[in-house]
Amino acid sequence: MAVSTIYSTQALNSTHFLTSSPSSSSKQVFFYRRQTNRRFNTIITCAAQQTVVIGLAADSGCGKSTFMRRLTSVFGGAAEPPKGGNPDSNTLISDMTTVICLDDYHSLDRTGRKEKGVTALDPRANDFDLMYEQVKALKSGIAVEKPIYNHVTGLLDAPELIQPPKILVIEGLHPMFDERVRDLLDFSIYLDISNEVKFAWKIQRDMAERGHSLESIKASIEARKPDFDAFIDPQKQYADAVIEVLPTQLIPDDNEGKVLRVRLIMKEGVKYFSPVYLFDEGSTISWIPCGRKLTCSYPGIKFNYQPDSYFDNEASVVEMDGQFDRLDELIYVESHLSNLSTKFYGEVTQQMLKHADFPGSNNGTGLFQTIVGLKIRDLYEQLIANKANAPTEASKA
Ligand SMILES: Nc1ncnc2c1ncn2[C@@H]1O[C@H](COP(=O)(O)OP(=O)(O)OP(=O)(O)O)[C@@H](O)[C@H]1O
Ligand SMILES: O=C(CO)[C@H](O)[C@H](O)COP(=O)(O)O
Repeated sequence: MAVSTIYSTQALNSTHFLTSSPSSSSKQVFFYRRQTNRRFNTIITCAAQQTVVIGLAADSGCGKSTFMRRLTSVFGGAAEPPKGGNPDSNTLISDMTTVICLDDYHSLDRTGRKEKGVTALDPRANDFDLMYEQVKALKSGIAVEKPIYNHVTGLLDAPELIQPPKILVIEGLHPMFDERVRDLLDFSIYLDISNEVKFAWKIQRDMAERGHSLESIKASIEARKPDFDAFIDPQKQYADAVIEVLPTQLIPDDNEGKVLRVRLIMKEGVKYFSPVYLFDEGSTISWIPCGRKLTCSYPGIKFNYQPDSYFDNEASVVEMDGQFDRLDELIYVESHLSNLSTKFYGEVTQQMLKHADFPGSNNGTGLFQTIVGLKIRDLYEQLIANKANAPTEASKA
């Protein structure tokens, strides 16, 4: 192909350059990796639309996929991998949402990481320039050919075409790591799972479902920890909402990790997002709902709500410790929470009942993931309405 104009944009740097083909009527644009000169992805201009971009950060095995299933369900329709594409694609597409996994921006495959002695959490194993270019393109209504990291083979597969959706969710290890990508996010969430709980979940999944030994699970957690602390955990300071998962305080010295204390930390002052509250906005409330209207077996359920600060930002925190015995009774709790952005009375309970088999449905992880899903729907609707009402350049003149 004859390479024509080399565009110089601020976004382009030494690792990539962008060209366009003059012969092409469809205005195709290509990204190349400078080191290899390999055409990496094609961008095709298409109908202008604004995509709302949501970032979800967490370590591996911390409930991102479960959260995504709850979120896409709030928007209706099931999320499926791209039809007829790579069976090992990490992408999930529904009518309204496309979820892309940022593992697809690993620049080093499994062997490459081993040779260089870096983990997948290390920024050197990831291509943030390409991540930025592609999220920016999708946000402005341009389709991209995104690489695929194959978790089965550990190799980088041929790219897949991603059309700009109404809502793009970028989930993975680093959605808020790179300032340029962070600035593209309309809303960001961090799943902050404490080490004790992460360990319990890993054992449950990797031992029971994947046949790994206890020693190998411990070793893998230890090996990732320095890079997790250096590159993943600090991203929580940028999140608009954090779901923090801790061991219960209702059972003294609990080390089973089955009963959880979950905190929903919501930053104040985020555009189109007003935090949920319990009883009375801005007060400090401690509430034990167990009794005539909510069945609770040992160790019971306790809610807390209070204004707080989080990394120098004002925040509101709703906390739930314990677990529900009967999900249908959740309506009692729902009726005491305000600013839920539901479309009808009982919508939170309905969503929770619909996915009663998902991990965390009987505790604060499921409840708060569902609530954040509803808040994202509300944020999307406000953003779109605001855009529709905004005066056009012509009408302003
Ligand atoms: N809320 C929860 N309560 C209990 N266990 C959970 C919860 N969320 C996740 N888990 C456990 O953690 C495992 C991983 O969950 P999930 O697949 O949603 O995480 P992930 O972050 O997408 O993982 P990965 O990045 O490794 O694919 C589940 O199989 C389950 O065992
Ligand atoms: O932290 C991770 C994100 O999910 C994975 O460990 C990383 O993507 C590497 O994957 P694999 O272990 O399949 O090579």
